[in-house]
Amino acid sequence: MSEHVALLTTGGTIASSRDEHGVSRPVAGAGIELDGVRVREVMSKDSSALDFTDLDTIRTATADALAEHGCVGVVVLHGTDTMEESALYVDLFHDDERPVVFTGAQRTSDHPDPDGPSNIAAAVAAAQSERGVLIAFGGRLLPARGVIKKHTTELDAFRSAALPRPKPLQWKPVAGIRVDIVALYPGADGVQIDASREAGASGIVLEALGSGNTNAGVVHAVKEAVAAGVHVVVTTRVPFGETSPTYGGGGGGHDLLDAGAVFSRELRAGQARIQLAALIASGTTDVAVHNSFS
Ligand SMILES: NC(=O)C[C@H](N)C(=O)O
Repeated sequence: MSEHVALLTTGGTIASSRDEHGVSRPVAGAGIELDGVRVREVMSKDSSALDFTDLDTIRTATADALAEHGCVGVVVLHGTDTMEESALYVDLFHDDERPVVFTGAQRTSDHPDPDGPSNIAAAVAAAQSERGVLIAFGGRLLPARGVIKKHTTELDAFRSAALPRPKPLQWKPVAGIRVDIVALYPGADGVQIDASREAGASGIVLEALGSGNTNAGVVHAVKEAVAAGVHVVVTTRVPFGETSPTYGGGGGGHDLLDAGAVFSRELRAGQARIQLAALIASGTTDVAVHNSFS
């Protein structure tokens, strides 16, 4: 085939149908046949079951597709639950004029009024005309960096903080690296941070409160983790706005900074985890981690 869009299927609701009990499961192949589109099945998984090995597979498949003669752009069909992770993972290394466009669906392919077909049409059009790594979904075209799934069922499911892209990294696989997310709340202690460190995490992402705050016990655990060589990145459970290390008092963001944590600024926990894992895989220094998030 000469000029074409490569369409990679990975599973998700867009490639799922419901059984007699109404349970949705990905089925092999998405059954898509479109002129000028070359379809390749990469995997068939619900995106909430993807691991770092799968992310490496998806990234390699997009690079291979772009290397094919005549490929003008790539579409990745993907589950919505972790589309923000996979799209950012591809974006971190993307250094190509041609676009990679992720899309998916909120409704299964056998739904009487599915949203998959219109999302695919928008993604294929974007793959023929746009640049960068994007998410085409529910009538929006959003840059991958800064995107979050903001609604469990609405067809217009994503928003993006539209953040500037850092310089692309050299790809190194993240399979085998452990980066955990620890959610914080009033009364949280350091137990999960200690457990994560003991389980061999090279990085921990804190989903902190407000602009990036917690309490003195958590700060103490962070200090110990950093001293043991673990990279700690602070995000927030608040959906929009920047984190900032402005509060003191023993458990504030400023105390987390003093304990050696790095502030993610706009990236939320899911994407901050992916960026931290990619940086760790590339054998980065503390300073590079800091610069990459600031
Ligand atoms: N709408 C979806 O695609 C959700 C599905 N659980 C997935 O992420 O694979």
